[in-house]
Amino acid sequence: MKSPVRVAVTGAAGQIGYSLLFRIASGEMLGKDQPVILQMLELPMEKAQAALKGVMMELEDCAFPLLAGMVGTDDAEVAFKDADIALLVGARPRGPGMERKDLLLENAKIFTAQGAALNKVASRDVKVLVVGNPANTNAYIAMKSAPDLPAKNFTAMLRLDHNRALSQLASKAGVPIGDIRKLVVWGNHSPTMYPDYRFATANGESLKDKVNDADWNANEFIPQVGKRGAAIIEARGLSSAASAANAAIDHIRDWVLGSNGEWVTMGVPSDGSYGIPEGIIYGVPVITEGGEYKRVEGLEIDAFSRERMDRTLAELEEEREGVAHLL
Ligand SMILES: NC(=O)C1=CN([C@@H]2O[C@H](COP(=O)(O)OP(=O)(O)OC[C@H]3O[C@@H](n4cnc5c(N)ncnc54)[C@H](O)[C@@H]3O)[C@@H](O)[C@H]2O)C=CC1
Ligand SMILES: O=C([O-])CC(=O)C(=O)O
Repeated sequence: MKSPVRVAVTGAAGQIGYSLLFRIASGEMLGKDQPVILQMLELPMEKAQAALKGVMMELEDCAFPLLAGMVGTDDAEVAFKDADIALLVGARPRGPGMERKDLLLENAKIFTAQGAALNKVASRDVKVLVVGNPANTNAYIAMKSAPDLPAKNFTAMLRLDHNRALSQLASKAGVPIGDIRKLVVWGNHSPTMYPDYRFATANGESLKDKVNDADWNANEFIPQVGKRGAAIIEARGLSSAASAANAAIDHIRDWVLGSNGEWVTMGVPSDGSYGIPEGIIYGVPVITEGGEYKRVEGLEIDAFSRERMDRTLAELEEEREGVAHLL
């Protein structure tokens, strides 16, 4: 039997938490042979703590053989103690009519405090995934607030965007989702993101050649993927939760267990490649192996793509400026 992995989840009693924790405990994230200890953080408020208690009761009632322990707390240093993986979900979500920028300052404070707590008590190898919006900038804040941890350990979730793009492209091209390779979503998890299918293939066939529809790309595919979060909020009255939890599982599973040579999108601190200034957390194509991600390098960036990539970068730089006084 493997020794248990400590997985911290913040916002554990929220809607994403409710879709996420049970799947982690059942082995869908780290494997059916990997015991886990769930370390769950919620706000120090009676209602949030009571809801967390209820979630923990339900986890208990599932009798998951892989669930080797549980901690529920309102103290980040307890939740992050020796954490191997930290899923930073807890933040205020967007409501109808709100843009991500509206959340920036409100949620920024959470991530300075949680970055500092990770810095103090988490495993030195902790893999951090920020889900709470604005996810890229929150990941940047957490990374800057944790100077003793390697910057590469901090990532933001663009996997939901990647998965959304996969579905849209499969449907347009008339190919099974599982056959699609080499798709990427560049940049910020916001409507400026750039889903890029120029390199995508299905069974070796170029999907750009197969679809051959620049108008669809510019006026349907890119905006639909970018605004999908808002469309879900409009339809549900609540932001995406099950699909977000699913993407978080995909992101961590691939990071830990490998992507078998396939591209996946992760928001990672830039190394300066592709004209993205170092340190900015930007969605890029990566291949994961042995618990590490490696950027796909040397892709050609044409004029259309450059313009899109610069636009989403400009937004990230603006967000970074907006929180500079907190760091
Ligand atoms: N990156 C992505 O693709 C996506 C990101 N999101 C974001 O994920 C976040 C969570 O969404 P939901 O679960 O739907 O929201 P929710 O409101 O249902 O749950 C959030 C939970 O976090 C808790 N919380 C708030 N501040 C906290 C703190 N400082 N420490 C610990 N817990 C805290 C709240 O009490 C609440 O239970 C939001 O910011 C949302 O915008 C949502 C979907 C996709
Ligand atoms: O749009 C939102 O606020 C929630 C989210 O990040 C998404 O669904 O992509």
